[in-house]
Amino acid sequence: MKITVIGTGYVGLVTGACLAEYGNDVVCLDLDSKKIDLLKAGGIPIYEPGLDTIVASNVAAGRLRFTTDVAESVQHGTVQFIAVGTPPDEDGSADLKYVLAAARNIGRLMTDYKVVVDKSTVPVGTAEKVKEAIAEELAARGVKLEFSVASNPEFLKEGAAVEDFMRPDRIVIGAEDERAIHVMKAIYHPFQRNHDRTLVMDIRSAELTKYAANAMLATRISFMNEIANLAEKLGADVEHVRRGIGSDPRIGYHFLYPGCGYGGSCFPKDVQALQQTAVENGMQLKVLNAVESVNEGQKQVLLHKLISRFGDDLSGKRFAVWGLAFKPRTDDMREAPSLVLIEALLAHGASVVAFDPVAMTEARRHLGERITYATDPINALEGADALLIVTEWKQFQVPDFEVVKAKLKTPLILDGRNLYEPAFVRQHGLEYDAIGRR
Ligand SMILES: NC(=O)C1=CN([C@@H]2O[C@H](COP(=O)(O)OP(=O)(O)OC[C@H]3O[C@@H](n4cnc5c(N)ncnc54)[C@H](O)[C@@H]3O)[C@@H](O)[C@H]2O)C=CC1
Ligand SMILES: O=C(O)[C@H]1O[C@H](OP(=O)(O)OP(=O)(O)OC[C@H]2O[C@@H](n3ccc(=O)[nH]c3=O)[C@H](O)[C@@H]2O)[C@H](O)[C@@H](O)[C@@H]1O
Repeated sequence: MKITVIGTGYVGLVTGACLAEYGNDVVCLDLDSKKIDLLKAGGIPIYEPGLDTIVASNVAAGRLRFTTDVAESVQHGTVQFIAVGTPPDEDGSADLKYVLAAARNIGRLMTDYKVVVDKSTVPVGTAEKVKEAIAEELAARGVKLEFSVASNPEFLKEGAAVEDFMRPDRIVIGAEDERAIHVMKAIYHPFQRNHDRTLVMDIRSAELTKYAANAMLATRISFMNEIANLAEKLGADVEHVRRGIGSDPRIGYHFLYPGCGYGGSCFPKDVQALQQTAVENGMQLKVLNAVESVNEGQKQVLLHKLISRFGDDLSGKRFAVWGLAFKPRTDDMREAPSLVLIEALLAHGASVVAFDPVAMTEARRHLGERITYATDPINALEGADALLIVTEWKQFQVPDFEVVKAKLKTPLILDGRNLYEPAFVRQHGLEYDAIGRR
């Protein structure tokens, strides 16, 4: 099938490459010419495991192309996936300017039937706005052409994006006409040979499903963070509690890890956007208000631990930070808890030496040279007053604690991701404090 994907970010590039992998003829459009130049030259603008290989092989096979030419991209695909950003507006609602600009381009330049698919995370009612935008452009041209609009929210996780796209738990299709449903089912058929995982529903329900899924996951995390903080006060160990409740299949083990707050380009913005949708409809989502405020507090947990250990004035202190990205296996720094922690440390007069296996270039865009970037995790520890762990990269999971102790000035580890067994770390003569652990 001829497919156009609009936007070559985390979602668009993965979508384009994975659809090409199953034999579709895919053109990816982006207005950012630097990104497209890099892609054309064989580079990948983001770090995402497995993406380089799948992009390269499909480009080589002639099934995947990149362009900045809007006319070419509109012409190409019978199906036009919109996968552009939907960043938060000032009031927290999703800013639809990129989605609607993409829709207008389609209306302005299409010459035959199109299925226009919203893959971006968009508030309920957006498909109607997309439809209007295209219809207006067609009317302005004085042409009558048929088109369908469908919602197909994406549930992939960064760091596992290719895997998630290739083996989806479910494929949500919001569509209200048979032609669009037929096309969407045909596209996703190869991704679910063993079980039909397609959920066809009305468009508004599909749009809401995406926000409800992210809000539910964020709720589990904030809930566990509060339980962890309580466990700490009570002398209980949240790791036992996590296993104790996760073993109930009604609860399950996923997304029950307490930490130093959730980040990323989606949970923070999507929780806020859903709250704003509720407000616009005369409601308050009280649970989500709490989810957000718990998360804001949680990003300060490591700082509070440091202050209770060293006092409010951290000037002259130097702290090592392991992990900058908002989660492992990505270089994405959007809403990373590390940024909140590091800004606070700097504001309290401390200096910071950080290490991240892939996110240091991205981190520099946010923090510049206000911190030092170490060449490896052990170097970061030299003369530091504590090691702070913010992202659970695999390579941090079994350090040589004797070396860690020898390098640190103060033998203290504050672990924002609960990586270690406390007794084991303490055996090495290190002080160890984590989130809700004994
Ligand atoms: N990042 C993630 O893990 C996930 C993101 N989403 C949602 O998918 C959407 C995209 O997210 P990301 O891929 O992270 O965004 P991104 O910010 O990485 O990429 C968006 C791309 O769209 C391009 N763009 C903007 N307007 C355009 C236009 N009119 N024509 C062509 N290109 C245009 C930008 O230059 C940029 O390269 C958002 O709504 C997000 O909430 C959904 C699931 C997962
Ligand atoms: O809409 C989106 O963009 C995506 O948002 C999340 O994916 P992502 O943000 O890539 O990463 P997650 O693995 O969900 O982690 C988000 C944050 O929660 C934190 N987290 C996650 C799980 C957990 O148990 N505890 C916890 O603190 C992570 O450290 C990270 O900061 C969802 O998991 C995806 O299903 C969704 O498609």
